[in-house]
Amino acid sequence: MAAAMMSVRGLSRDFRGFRAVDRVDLDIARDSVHALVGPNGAGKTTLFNLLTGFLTPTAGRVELDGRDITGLPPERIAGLGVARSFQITSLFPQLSAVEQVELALQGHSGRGMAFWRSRRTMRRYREPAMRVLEQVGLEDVAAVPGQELAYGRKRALELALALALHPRVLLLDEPTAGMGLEDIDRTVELIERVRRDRTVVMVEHNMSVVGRLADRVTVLTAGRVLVEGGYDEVRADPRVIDAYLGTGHAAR
Ligand SMILES: Nc1ncnc2c1ncn2[C@@H]1O[C@H](COP(=O)(O)OP(=O)(O)OP(=O)(O)O)[C@@H](O)[C@H]1O
Repeated sequence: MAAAMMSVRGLSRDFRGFRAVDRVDLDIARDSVHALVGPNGAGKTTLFNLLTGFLTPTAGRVELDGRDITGLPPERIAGLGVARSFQITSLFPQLSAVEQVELALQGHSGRGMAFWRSRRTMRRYREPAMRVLEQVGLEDVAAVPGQELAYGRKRALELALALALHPRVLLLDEPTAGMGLEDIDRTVELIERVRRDRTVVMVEHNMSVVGRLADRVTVLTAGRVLVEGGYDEVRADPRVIDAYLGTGHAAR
């Protein structure tokens, strides 16, 4: 396998004696879409938080492009090119879509989120912000306040805010959660578009979305890697079927 963009060895995280992530080994290939799936409570979100520095591991190691990033704070990991989409449009609901992207760009430029910057300074970010909005198909609603956008478009704006950081690795937490079929299709197309020259890691419950997008799928159960492989291979694996049905045969 080509050198991994992110790799994880023996990664564990305990919460007061409860092991939520248990000695996980994982290689995320460069420029791939890698899906993390598994039943509720499997440890997917905890693993995401470990990859992005929002949690520190109890044991193990995380590497980004060969560099040890274990224990670095989230802003340092973000600065190294790992961006995560958050539901953050609600932070500044009254700001327009383009203003929100301008703020994200400004934050990334090292000037901090200085809201008092003059309009002239902010104008410098207008064009690049519009280009980011075009990437996610929101250019027609650039002037609309975030709070007035429809649900699917709010989620697209969240993606735009992550893309403004020009990440090498984009982490998406349930990108199609709560969406109807039309928005799901639009989101899948969007991820297809933004994945070019970029590594994408996503937690996703919708298996048809995983099948359409993922090059590689890791199935977690009870904090451990149960199976890893291509989508068809993983889907047909009896251990995965057992894990989802909860029959417990996988353990035997
Ligand atoms: N801060 C915490 N303190 C205590 N236990 C936690 C904490 N965060 C997660 N856990 C536990 O760790 C386990 C894994 O949780 P996690 O949220 O990572 O699972 P998940 O696979 O993302 O689940 P879901 O699909 O429901 O989001 C769960 O049993 C959860 O209760």
